[in-house]
Amino acid sequence: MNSLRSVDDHLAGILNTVRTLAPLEVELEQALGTTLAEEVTSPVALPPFDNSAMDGYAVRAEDVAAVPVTLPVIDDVPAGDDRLQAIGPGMVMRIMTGAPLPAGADAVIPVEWTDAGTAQVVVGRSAAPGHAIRRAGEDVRAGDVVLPAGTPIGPAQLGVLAGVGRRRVLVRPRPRVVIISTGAELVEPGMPLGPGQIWESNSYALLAAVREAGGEGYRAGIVSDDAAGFLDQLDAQLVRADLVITSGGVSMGAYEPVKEALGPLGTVRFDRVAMQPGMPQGFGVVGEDHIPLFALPGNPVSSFVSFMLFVRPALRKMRGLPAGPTPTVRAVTAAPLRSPQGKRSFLRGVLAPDGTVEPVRRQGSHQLAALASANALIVVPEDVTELPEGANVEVIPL
Ligand SMILES: Nc1nc2c(c(=O)[nH]1)N[C@H]1C(S)=C(S)[C@@H](COP(=O)(O)OP(=O)(O)OC[C@H]3O[C@@H](n4cnc5c(N)ncnc54)[C@H](O)[C@@H]3O)O[C@H]1N2
Ligand code: MOO
Repeated sequence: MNSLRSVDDHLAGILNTVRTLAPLEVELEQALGTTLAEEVTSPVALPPFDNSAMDGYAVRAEDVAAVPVTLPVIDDVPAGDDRLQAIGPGMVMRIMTGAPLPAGADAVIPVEWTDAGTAQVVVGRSAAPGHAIRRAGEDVRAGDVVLPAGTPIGPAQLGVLAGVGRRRVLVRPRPRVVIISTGAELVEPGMPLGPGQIWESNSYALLAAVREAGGEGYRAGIVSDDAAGFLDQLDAQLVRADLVITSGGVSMGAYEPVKEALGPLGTVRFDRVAMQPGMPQGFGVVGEDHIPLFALPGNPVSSFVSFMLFVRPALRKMRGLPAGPTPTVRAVTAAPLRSPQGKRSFLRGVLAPDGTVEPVRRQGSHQLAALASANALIVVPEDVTELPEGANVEVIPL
């Protein structure tokens, strides 16, 4: 019997091996979920010119100091107006939101404070200088950094990239992750089940987890319990993979295709990790490009928990984000817990808004429905075998 490797050692080995993906220039439409690999500055001030914050009338504040007052409307200034307009004393212009402020004006009177006149307007309320005016450079000055390198690009970041005029941007792309399920008993959902068969679920859960973790996932289908067939499929998939995840075929059975196929390569190491679930783990690199490969255990809860603990941090590193152990929050147990000696347990639990966490009743590594009813993993350290109700624990929110 070989000894157990610690969870921390296994993760450290992974993070030492996995490399951050090389930067790539992409169109803005492709940038969601990527990580910025350059510092983005604005070539111009934003707003680029003084403009109106409201639909109304551009005035000189001193002309509307005493109200009501009737003033001539000398022109309209729509948004996008490219004439360099100006008003003199005692005059106003009708102006729209976003339109350039005419020279000479120093305030905008919202249309609601007037009779909305077009040839002349009755202004019923005064405004201080600067009212309803958005000054040039108020958001960003020319040359300002709007996004530092390393920023994850979400909707707001995409907005500001477009807002400073960018079409293309240098990013760390979303890692492409190929998921291969192994097992002669597995059948595609939607197909009829024969004797001894179950529907294949790991690749669906893993694909979703990959997407949530910022990767692009591809299901490569099911490989039966055949090492040669597995290697063929792996070969065919490597061209489109930055990372490969397999599930199943890594424990002690007579048919363990992943272990059988990858063991002899010498670049993938198989360990028994001191955790529950997820004890049997394989990790290493494959192919000419040294693509990282995770050989996760087949039990559905085990593969899912293994993803959270090991694959997610690896994806963060590949994306150019700070990577380390999966973050936890503190909670208080709402029921007593048990955990095996010498293994770190990740019990499925329900974390409540009041900060308590209750383990779900079924904790087997095959009990997928119980996993689906949980929203957190309760972390029980290696040297703890029992915890009473009311104990402080760390949990990984799911
Ligand atoms: N003698 C021993 N037996 C087992 C040990 C051990 O140490 N000694 N470890 C157990 C633990 S812990 C785990 S976890 C599993 C890991 O086994 P494998 O990774 O080899 O996975 P399989 O045997 O292929 O499958 C295990 C289980 O999960 C089901 N499965 C597999 N793939 C899928 C899938 N894609 N979708 C849904 N369900 C799947 C499969 O039918 C099996 O029931 O080994 C224990 N045994
Ligand atoms: O370690 Mo296995 O992952 O418990 O079922």
